[in-house]
Amino acid sequence: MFQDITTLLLDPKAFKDTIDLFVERYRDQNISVVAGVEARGFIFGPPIALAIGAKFVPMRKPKKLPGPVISEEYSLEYGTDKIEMHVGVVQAGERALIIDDLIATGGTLSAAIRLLERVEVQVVECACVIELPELKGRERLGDKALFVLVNGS
Ligand SMILES: O=P(O)(O)OC[C@H]1O[C@H](OP(=O)(O)OP(=O)(O)O)[C@H](O)[C@@H]1O
Ligand SMILES: Nc1ncnc2[nH]cnc12
Repeated sequence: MFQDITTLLLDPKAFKDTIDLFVERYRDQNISVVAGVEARGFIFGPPIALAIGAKFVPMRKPKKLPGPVISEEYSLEYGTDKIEMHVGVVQAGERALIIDDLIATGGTLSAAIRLLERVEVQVVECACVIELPELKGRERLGDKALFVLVNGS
């Protein structure tokens, strides 16, 4: 079944409660970067970043960002895709949270981890609203922890 977070956004209390759960978890962890994965990581990431006093860094699909980028490829069920991040927006040694709406196979989040680690940013954790555990996506995240709110099985 396709898991859709847009209904959550129609309920301001549920949406706020969702953001607050992430904010409570990450507010005192010295995180200076919230990296959001296009497209739906752009919905959850900015309010979390503002609340914890971190910058928001978009991780975009290819050829969307205007400046110089670094990119990482990841595998899909059929073929591959890429995500990109602007060069110079994060510094070595910064601590980052990666946020997306959903983890399925884990390919997208694993590419996001690689992008940040290539520039020596420490990925504290990945966070999603929904996990599809039967796809075992968290096994592709190596030693990185994954925090999720909902089992989407
Ligand atoms: O764990 P994975 O198997 O990598 O899948 C998860 C990703 O797939 C969906 O995005 P999608 O690729 O459909 O892109 P979109 O949000 O731009 O439509 C979802 O929002 C995650 O970003
Ligand atoms: N929103 C979604 N629901 C179910 N499977 C997915 N795989 C990637 N995105 C998905």
